[in-house]
Amino acid sequence: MLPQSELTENSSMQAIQRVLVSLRNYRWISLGALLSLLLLTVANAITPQLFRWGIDGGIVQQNLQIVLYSAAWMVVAAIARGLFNFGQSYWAEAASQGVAYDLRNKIFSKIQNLSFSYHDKAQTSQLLTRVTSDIEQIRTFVGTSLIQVIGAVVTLVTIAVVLLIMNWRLALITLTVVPISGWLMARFISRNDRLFGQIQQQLGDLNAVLQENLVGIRVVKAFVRESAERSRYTGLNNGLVTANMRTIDAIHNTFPFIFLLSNLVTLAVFGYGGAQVIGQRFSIGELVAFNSYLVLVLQPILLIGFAAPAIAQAAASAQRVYEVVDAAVEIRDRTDAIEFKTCGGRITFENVSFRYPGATTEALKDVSFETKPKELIAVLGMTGSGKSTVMNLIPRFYDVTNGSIRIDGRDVRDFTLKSLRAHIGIVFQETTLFSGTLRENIAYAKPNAPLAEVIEAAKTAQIHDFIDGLPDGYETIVGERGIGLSGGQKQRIAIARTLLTDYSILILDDSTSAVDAKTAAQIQAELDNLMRRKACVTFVVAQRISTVKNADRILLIDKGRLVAQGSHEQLMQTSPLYGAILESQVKAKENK
Ligand SMILES: Nc1ncnc2c1ncn2[C@@H]1O[C@H](COP(=O)(O)OP(=O)(O)OP(=O)(O)O)[C@@H](O)[C@H]1O
Repeated sequence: MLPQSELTENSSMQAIQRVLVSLRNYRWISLGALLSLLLLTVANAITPQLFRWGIDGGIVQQNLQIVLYSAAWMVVAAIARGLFNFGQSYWAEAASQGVAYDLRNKIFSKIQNLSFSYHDKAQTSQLLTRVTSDIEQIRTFVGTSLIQVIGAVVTLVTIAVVLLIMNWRLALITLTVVPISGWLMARFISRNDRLFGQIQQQLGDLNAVLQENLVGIRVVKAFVRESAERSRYTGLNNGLVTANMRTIDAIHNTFPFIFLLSNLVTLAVFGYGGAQVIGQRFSIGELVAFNSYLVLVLQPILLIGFAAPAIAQAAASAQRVYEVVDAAVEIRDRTDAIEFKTCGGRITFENVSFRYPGATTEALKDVSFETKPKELIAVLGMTGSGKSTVMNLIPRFYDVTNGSIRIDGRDVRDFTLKSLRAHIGIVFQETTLFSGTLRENIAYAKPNAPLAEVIEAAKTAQIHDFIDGLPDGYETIVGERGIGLSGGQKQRIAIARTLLTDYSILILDDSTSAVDAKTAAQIQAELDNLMRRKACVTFVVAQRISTVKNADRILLIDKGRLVAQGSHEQLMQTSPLYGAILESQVKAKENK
């Protein structure tokens, strides 16, 4: 097995290679950048020769015409340099925007496709950091560092050849700086690769605290934890600064050596070259040109040096981005998956056991039952008994660990996920609304639904009167998490949102928990009629026995097992647990 550091280095190098391969989509733009770069290098390389010509052929020979000619050509070279420089950075920037655009889209659609189990484990803020900061690092690499490094290498090679032709001894002295700096640079990158990955991780952690605080600011204030939260954030912020300072230290440990080397080489060229001029083996114009080239040798080395941390950082970022892009989608269509078209109403759980990924105990154990067409099934049990888990398995948010779930005799894993989920209307326990109008929220799955349909759904969910009473009615804007609405109002909008879909199996997961008992009973009465008409089977998960009394059948779940099933009356007689739950609820009511 590879040691961890080698593994990281290897995969971050592979990740950066993948970024380079992705430039294929922008090959003409990239070629434009490369061509501009080559022409820029040529214009750079010619300029010192013009100086040499102007000095040796013009100044030394006292020929004003040549001085003027060389000056004119220098102007042309300067204009060309400006143009090619602009072209190079413009095209490189354009390619980098393209790469970032593609990556953002790729990671976003991957996040959409990843299974519940991935999102259970992934920290939202870490994902956010990958989509924003990490992709920005990659973009900067493509737009700036990459072209700098290619430009530097091309310049180095070109200038090295020119120098060797001009004076090979002096050239060899000058070029010693290249391998030494190269070695220093490589050492710098390999030593600090992990540090850059760590910085991005720390940035993610910092964002996690920020995000938690933004979402939970009310809790923070209610528990007077502002200063504790502040010090938690400051602690992580300090950690980030310290890690960043460590990279700056690393840069400072490497770069002074390179500067020292470059100064020594300048001295050597001055001394040795000067002696050669005195000995008349080298003209003064050649020495001036040589000295100008020296800058062109040192500049690329320094550029590579400056680009190195950005490249190491981009490599770490690319690895983090591709980690998400490559994450396995656990729940996916089988190759021969079929469309789920109609529902006959027979849903079968056969010896279903389920363990959440990473959990040590089973959330469901050997659950078996079968529904009949048009049945209204209530699922009841103590908190944490596994009711939501039963519901999560029908739309395949998770796949069973053992046993099988069938709809009309067909395993749910045989259907395409899209068609299966499109036919299941589900109202979650926790309500999430999106930013936009109330109408847009209700018509979330059916954006083109006419207003009359939206109103009908809202009426069934007992929220129409409330919406109608608002100054902007259905066009009222709600915040990203529905700020400005009570928990019960949000739940009712979520119910309306589901009712508007083309569901044939309806799942209401504790969806009226925040609604008062009277309104819940009204919703239930309206729903009863609608459900019988539209749904082939309805599941209602509830804590309150009063809301499940009129169900055709009640499934009683306890510690992951289906312990009893039957009507309210049957269970009252046969199930001690049901009796106990009923008793506790009646008592609770009396105490009120
Ligand atoms: N994403 C998850 N990862 C790991 N374990 C989970 C996950 N979701 C639920 N569990 C565990 O599975 C068990 C059943 O949870 P479930 O949400 O199905 O209970 P529930 O009966 O719906 O509870 P409640 O009435 O409180 O909503 C619990 O012990 C819970 O801790």
